[in-house]
Amino acid sequence: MPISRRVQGVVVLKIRIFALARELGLDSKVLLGLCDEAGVPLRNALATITPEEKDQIVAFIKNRDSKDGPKEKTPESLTPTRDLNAGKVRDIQVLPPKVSRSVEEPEPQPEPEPAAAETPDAADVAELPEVVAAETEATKPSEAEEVAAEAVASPAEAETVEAAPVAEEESADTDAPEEEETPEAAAPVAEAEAAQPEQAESESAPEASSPAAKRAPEPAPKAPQKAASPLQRMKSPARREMKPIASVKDREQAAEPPRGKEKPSRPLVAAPPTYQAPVVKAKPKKSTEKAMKPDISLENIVDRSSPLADQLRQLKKVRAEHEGDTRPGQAGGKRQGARKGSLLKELRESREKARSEKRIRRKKRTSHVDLKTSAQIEFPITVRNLSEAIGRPAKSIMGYFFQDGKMVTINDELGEEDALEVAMELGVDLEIKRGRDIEAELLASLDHDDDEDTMEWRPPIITILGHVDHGKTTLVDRLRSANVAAGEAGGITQHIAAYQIEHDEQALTFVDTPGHAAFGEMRARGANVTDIIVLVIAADDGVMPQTEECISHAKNAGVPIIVALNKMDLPEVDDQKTLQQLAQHDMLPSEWGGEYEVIRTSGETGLGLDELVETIQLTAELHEYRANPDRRAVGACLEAFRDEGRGVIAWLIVQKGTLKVGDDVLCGTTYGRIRAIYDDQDNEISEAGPSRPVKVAGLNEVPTAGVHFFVMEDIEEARQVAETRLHEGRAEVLSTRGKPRTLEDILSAAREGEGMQTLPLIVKADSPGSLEAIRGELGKFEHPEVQVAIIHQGVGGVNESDVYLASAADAIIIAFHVVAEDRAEQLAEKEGVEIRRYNIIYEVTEQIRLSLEGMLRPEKKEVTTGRAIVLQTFSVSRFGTIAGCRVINGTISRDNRVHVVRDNAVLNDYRLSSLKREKDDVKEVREGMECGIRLDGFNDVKEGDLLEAFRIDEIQRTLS
Ligand SMILES: Nc1nc2c(ncn2[C@@H]2O[C@H](COP(=O)(O)OP(=O)(O)OP(=O)(O)O)[C@@H](O)[C@H]2O)c(=O)[nH]1
Repeated sequence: MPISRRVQGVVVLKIRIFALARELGLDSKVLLGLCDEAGVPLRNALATITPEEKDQIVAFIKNRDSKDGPKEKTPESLTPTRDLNAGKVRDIQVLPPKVSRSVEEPEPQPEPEPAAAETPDAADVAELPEVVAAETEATKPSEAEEVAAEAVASPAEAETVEAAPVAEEESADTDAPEEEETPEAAAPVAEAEAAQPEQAESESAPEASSPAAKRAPEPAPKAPQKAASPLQRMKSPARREMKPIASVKDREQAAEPPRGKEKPSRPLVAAPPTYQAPVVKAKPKKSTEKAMKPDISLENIVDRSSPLADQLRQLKKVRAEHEGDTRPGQAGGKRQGARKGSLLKELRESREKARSEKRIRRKKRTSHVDLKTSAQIEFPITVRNLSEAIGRPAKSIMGYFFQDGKMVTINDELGEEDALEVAMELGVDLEIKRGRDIEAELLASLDHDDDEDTMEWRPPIITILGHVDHGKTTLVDRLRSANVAAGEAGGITQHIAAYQIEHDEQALTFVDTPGHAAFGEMRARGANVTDIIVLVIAADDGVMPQTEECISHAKNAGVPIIVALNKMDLPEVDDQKTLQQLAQHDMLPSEWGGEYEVIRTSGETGLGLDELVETIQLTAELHEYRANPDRRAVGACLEAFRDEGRGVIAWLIVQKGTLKVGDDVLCGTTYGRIRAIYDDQDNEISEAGPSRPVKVAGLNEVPTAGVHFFVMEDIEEARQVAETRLHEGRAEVLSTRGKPRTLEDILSAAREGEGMQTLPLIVKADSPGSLEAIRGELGKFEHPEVQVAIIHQGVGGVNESDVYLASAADAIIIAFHVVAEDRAEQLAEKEGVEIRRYNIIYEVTEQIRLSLEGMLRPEKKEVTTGRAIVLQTFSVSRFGTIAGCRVINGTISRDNRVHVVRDNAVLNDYRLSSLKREKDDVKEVREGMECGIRLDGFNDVKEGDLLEAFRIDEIQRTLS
């Protein structure tokens, strides 16, 4: 770097030796030596010299070289390209390893060969003094080797040999005469190549063989063709690049050693390589034809209302939007980019939202949830319904039953008890809500007592019972001043009939039955419409078998009985004999001190009828028969038939309320809207109050005699109930609901009952003696809690009356040495009445004894099964306190109860809510094992408490 010094107002540039050495291509030390020889002694390479001194040194070197002989160089060759005296010394140019292509190349190629790009800069090469290169090669073979090694190591650079001749040839053409004047310049190079064959392909030889190029007077105008860009220069390593100027042919020729001082011919320059553009495979043009689409798309196939169709529509919409934004064009491209970004954003947001929802769901699943402790459920109860109602998994319910050896599926129906039990096991207090039970409501309407304020007097309903032809119908005819009996076929009553009479401005309702069986039938069906029974006994016949049955029915009905001792107009009747017979049947006449009024009557003459009516009225007054007329009517169907002109006619008797035309009526399994109402005289009336017998028209079918009728909310409700009954094959639920029929039913009911329990029996035997023997044996059973009640006994087979009576009285029938009539047997099966047949009295008494013992409530006794000590307690918020125990003796079962013993005092006893081993529910834990026990209703269990498990055994008692 030149520095300046001001001398006498003139700026004198100082030149440093190392800069001059670099400029001359000499080593600084060599130059120092030369400086000494030239008379300019210097200390070191940092020393400076003046331009004059420089000129002196350069002149010395020139003269010295001239003296050396053929290697003398022209002063021009040592002259810097710029005037050093101008005060500015140019740095030695450092060639970049790679040079950009000339702008004058024929055609810019898309991807030029790397070798072409490595073409050395001709201008830089031209600026290099040839002598410097020669000196360098001659004095520093090691550097030449190094450069050669780099050339070999870098094939790309080596290939510059082929590219360089382009500039060389041009230079050679221009400067050919000068080139011939300096042929010796190639000799050292040739020698160097001969000495080091491996460097033959390096740049050194060609560079040395092209001095003309470097001495070109005006190389600059041509240099730009190969000029490297400033950037490339900056990136270039500070390394001297030797310019290749020989082609392969030159090198081949140069391989032959030069001979003597032959005039060198014009340097052979290889023809420039013909650039061959790389074959670029033509990219297949995109077909402009649209792809074939199927004629039928998924959208056309799927159901438009299906979820899949919705998905497809949304997908189509998104695609349409996307395609709309991806149309060609800059604006479209921007829109596409924006839309793409928007879609990505939406996608990210939707994914984040989905993840968030998933987290929330997971959190909900895993977070603590307060389980239900109470729940309600309606019938039908299935495992699934129960699971949903109590908020417990269905598998827990199924698991509970599985432990009991019962396999249930999720759709299986559970009984009420099972549902309550499993719910309790799972810690839920289950309440079973029953849907509207219309039948129960109807039953309640029959039994319901209306408010006293609404109650009004009503006529008594009197039922006439008695043996056939004892004059019942004649009696009623006489009372109502009609002659019904004359109109009956054969004089025998075929149907129940009801009439109302007026006596002393008071109405009386009489029900005439074709026999006591019909009465029993009505009672068996629950239609207990009778207030007072008039037992008609013909004085000339006295008490007959059917009379006895009527007495049993009458007594069992529990209503007042008035005896009409009829046909007293007949001569030679013995009324005392009849009174005595009555007394024998536990019907002691009032005139004998008993409670039964016996009125002597004659249907033929009217004897005693007033007294009979007065007695009935007096009895009615004593019992105060009342009813609420202002309510929907209920009552009983006494009889029904199909009338040719009026259709279905039902003979009804109103018990409560008022029946009106237009009412919607349910009667057994029939229903209908009341079209017309007729009184007992067949007069059409609009309504009928309590105790009034009427005939009605309007029912859809002929109802069964003896069933109840109800006025319903509407015809639809009546229809539904009627059809339900018909579907379930029952005439009327009310008559049989909850009534025990078999002996087991009776015994079970008796065990659950309170106070004295009675076993009702009907005994039919082959003879009065047998009856007496059986009665005597059964009378021996005496116990403060149970007793036998023979509600009817008789000689002969079991008949329908017996079955009806047994049905009405919840009794069983003992048939001793007799059988049941066919119709009775069928009826018994239909009514569910049990008929037990015996041939030995001992068997009868033994059976009755066992039955009575079965009615006794069993004795209950606690039996201790095991004990467990509480080792530790755990409090769980959901369940309460769990006692960690060890069974110290016996076993503890899941169905045990336990006494909690603390400090030798029994606190109380509790059932087990759960019994677990580890985490598993178990049915039993044996001695020495540890378990977890949770007590139902007791959370105050403490460490050290003793849990004494026990079961309750029931011990059957005996009459003795
Ligand atoms: N002498 C006399 N005969 C009577 C009397 N009452 C009824 N009779 C006659 O007894 C017969 C039977 O009379 P009903 O009134 O049909 O007798 P019932 O009990 O109704 O007969 P069923 O309808 O078959 O149960 C008829 O021939 C009557 O004339 C009476 O008080 N005195």
